[in-house]
Amino acid sequence: MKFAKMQGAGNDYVYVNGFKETVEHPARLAMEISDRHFGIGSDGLILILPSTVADVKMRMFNADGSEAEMCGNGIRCVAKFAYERGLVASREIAVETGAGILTLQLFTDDFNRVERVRVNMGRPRLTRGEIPMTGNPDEQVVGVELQILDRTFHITCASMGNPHCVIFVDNVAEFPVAKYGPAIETHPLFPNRTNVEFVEILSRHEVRQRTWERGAGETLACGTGASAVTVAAVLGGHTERRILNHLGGGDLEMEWAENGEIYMTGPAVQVFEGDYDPR
Ligand SMILES: N[C@H](CCC[C@H](N)C(=O)O)C(=O)O
Repeated sequence: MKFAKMQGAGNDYVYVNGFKETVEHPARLAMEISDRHFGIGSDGLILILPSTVADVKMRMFNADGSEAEMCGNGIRCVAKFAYERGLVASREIAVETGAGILTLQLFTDDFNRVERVRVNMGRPRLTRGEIPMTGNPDEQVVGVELQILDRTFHITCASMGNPHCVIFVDNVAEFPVAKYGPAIETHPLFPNRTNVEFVEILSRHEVRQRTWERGAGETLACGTGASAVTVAAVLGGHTERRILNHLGGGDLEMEWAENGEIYMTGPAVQVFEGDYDPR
């Protein structure tokens, strides 16, 4: 099976061209190839597939084999993959995802290679866990107090098609993400589990984020997470609507525009291509 290894701000996935390859058991393959010793090594698997409603369709599987509705760093690399392999011809494309059809703008270098991508991530779904609040998209998110292990956390839940809960902390570099992340990921409030973002406010225009991802553990970056962080930071009065988010593997430019849509701009990099023999 041919694959491309790509990363967006250090969030790395194995990408397979579903126009040419058939993957019978993607969940099992995701677990196999994500292993950083016995496999290729990645945060998961992303399939680029034909679509009847958009230019291409994306399916994303975490390292534990669970399928997610959307992947922000992944969709930027899907755009690069599709453009550079001629699956799409335009620098403005639409991608079918589990979170809906999203539109992307591709920015290329002098050799027509995609370097950065701007994604309209859509509108946040403001919820408490998986329980939609009133369904009123303009409803202010009231943070939820959760007792986790030995601490009480004030969390803000904002879904981007996939579930996120955002927690503001004083010193994110020192925060014990591996202790509290899994306990929140599997909290009963989240029947489908959740991604967890720990965020330090650096100024009204900058934040620093670490992420415990559902199905993958701590990753170097999370694009849907950065979108949820932008919503929580604005609603909490911590930042302006345009912020620079510093993540472990790189920076993402975020904006929760006045029209309610969230825009994320960031890098898309191909690391290598290869052949893999599924077990
Ligand atoms: N672990 C996530 C999917 C990957 C999201 C992340 N890598 C991103 O860039 O948005 C979930 O289960 O919802």
